[in-house]
Amino acid sequence: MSNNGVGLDEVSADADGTGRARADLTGVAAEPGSAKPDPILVADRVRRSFGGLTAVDVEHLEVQRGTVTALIGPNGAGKSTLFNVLTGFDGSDSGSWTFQGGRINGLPGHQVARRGMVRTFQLTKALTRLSVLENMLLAAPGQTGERLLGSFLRWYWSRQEQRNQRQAEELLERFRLTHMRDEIAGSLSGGQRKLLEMARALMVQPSMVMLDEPMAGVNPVLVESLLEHISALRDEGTTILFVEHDMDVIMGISDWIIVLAEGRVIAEGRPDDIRSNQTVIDAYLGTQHDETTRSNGGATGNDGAAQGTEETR
Ligand SMILES: Nc1ncnc2c1ncn2[C@@H]1O[C@H](COP(=O)(O)OP(=O)(O)OP(=O)(O)O)[C@@H](O)[C@H]1O
Repeated sequence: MSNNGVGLDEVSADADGTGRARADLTGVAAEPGSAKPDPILVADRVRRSFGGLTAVDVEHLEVQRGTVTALIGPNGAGKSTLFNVLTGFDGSDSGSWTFQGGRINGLPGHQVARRGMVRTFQLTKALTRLSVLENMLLAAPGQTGERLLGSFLRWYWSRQEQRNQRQAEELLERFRLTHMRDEIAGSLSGGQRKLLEMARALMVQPSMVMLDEPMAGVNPVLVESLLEHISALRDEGTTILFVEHDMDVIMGISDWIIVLAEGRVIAEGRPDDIRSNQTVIDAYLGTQHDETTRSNGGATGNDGAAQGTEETR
């Protein structure tokens, strides 16, 4: 792991007076691949291609523990592919990555989750037919009870089931979904589904949660609620890495932003660094330019550029 001179002493332990270490990114260089004082996730030379297209080509990436870190970039930049690869839901051509110091490349998704790095998923059709509570219980760790034999193990399993049930109820309470507990998940609104997806991920008590477009299709009231949940999780010590397109959300909640374009990390920094980063503006403008060119049948207008600039604000 590289280090650009930022020491652990710059992580302000107990910054909020709660005894929890809160990451202070002061002094971390706003540049691609920059070293963090206490990275929870470190990735090196991660490549994933589809035929002749290189979707991800990340040289070095570190995510600081205890932060809300956004992974942003124009359409097709490789954000979802990188998420899938790092969480073990897609293979890579090459690369290695560690989570909390342990190598996790090559591990399947459920083993990555067991180590404390979980991602949210959109509810599948099958899950939408189950109740909200059943969805929570299915996401619980150690779903092996049926296979266990012997009275001690059966006793142990039933204790575990009670714990899971209690935890599910607590999380539903926290996400204000208790009143929907016995409804089928398919009857939830778009925003409530996002809350349930987040609550399900928390059933394994992860150290890091990865959210893929958590605000997509969510009404403004629930966006506020989701943002509060994300901040609260971070304040409790959970690391959040999220992909999002809404710039107001990104700039408002992120401690750190990593920008991908054409599979590579082209910039990193605090929201203020990214807002004014010419490489980032150019990357968004480039996409806008391509789209404008396509829709105009080749003619490029100034509007596209103006919109592109707007998008980066
Ligand atoms: N399974 C696949 N087969 C072929 N190409 C793929 C596959 N998955 C992704 N790609 C391509 O890889 C590139 C990166 O896609 P990816 O979905 O990771 O980008 P993204 O940044 O998440 O985009 P968006 O913001 O639009 O969701 C795109 O060119 C996409 O078309």
